[in-house]
Amino acid sequence: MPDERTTPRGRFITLEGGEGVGKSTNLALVVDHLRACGHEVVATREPGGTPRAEAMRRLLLDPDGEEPLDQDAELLLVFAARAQHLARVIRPALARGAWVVCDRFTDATYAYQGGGRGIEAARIAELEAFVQQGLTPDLTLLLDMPMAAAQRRLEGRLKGQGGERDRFERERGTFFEAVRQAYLARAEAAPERMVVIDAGAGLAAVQAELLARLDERLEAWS
Ligand SMILES: Nc1ncnc2c1ncn2[C@@H]1O[C@H](COP(=O)(O)OP(=O)(O)OP(=O)(O)O)[C@@H](O)[C@H]1O
Ligand SMILES: Cc1cn([C@H]2C[C@H](O)[C@@H](COP(=O)(O)O)O2)c(=O)[nH]c1=O
Repeated sequence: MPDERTTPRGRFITLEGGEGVGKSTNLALVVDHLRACGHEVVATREPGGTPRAEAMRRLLLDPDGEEPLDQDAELLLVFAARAQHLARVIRPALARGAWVVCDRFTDATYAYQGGGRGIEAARIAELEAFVQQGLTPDLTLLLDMPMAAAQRRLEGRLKGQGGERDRFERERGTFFEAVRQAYLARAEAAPERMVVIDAGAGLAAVQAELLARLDERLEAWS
């Protein structure tokens, strides 16, 4: 294992936003762009990213049957999956100098479990400190658009896949609006790290803006 004190670590970039805003679509673009710049890139996602963390993802996303998932259990599962992901994938990649691009990370916890479920931010912050030990993304690209339009996109994708809605996708509009507002509040509080992208435009325009903002950051880091 490389020595974290002497090896320059790679960069950690996250994509965030509500359901259907285009995170998966744009993650591929970011990864291709960074690879074209010559970086080793690890593309991953949360919850998940390792076999055990993916098993925890299934527990989180499986629709509630006879036994609804308690919201504190949900929060702890999110952080259990994150601890596994950090230990097995994210920290080793960063330590060897690779760049990590992750579809969702802890901002999602503040947005979904904090904004959506109403869990106090201070409680989330305690778990964040315990699990992450100070590791936070270098850059977060927040894809933002009105909730109703994102829901229409999501419906289009679900129809195409013949897919059922997962446990979060079954939530009500008020939940998603609270998630969106919590994301925007976090972006306002951390403007250096979080860049808000207007995800409501056509794909070409969204991708042009995203690459322009990413290139600004790459320039600043070089
Ligand atoms: N800018 C855009 N304009 C129109 N359609 C788009 C745009 N970006 C993505 N889409 C389409 O919207 C749907 C949702 O996109 P995508 O799956 O990338 O979103 P997501 O944020 O990853 O969703 P989820 O939160 O459910 O994982 C897909 O069918 C995708 O092709
Ligand atoms: C990291 C994280 C995720 N979630 C929720 C948000 C989404 O509904 C699902 C993940 O599925 P997607 O394919 O990325 O849309 O998990 C959460 O509630 N809290 C978190 O910290």
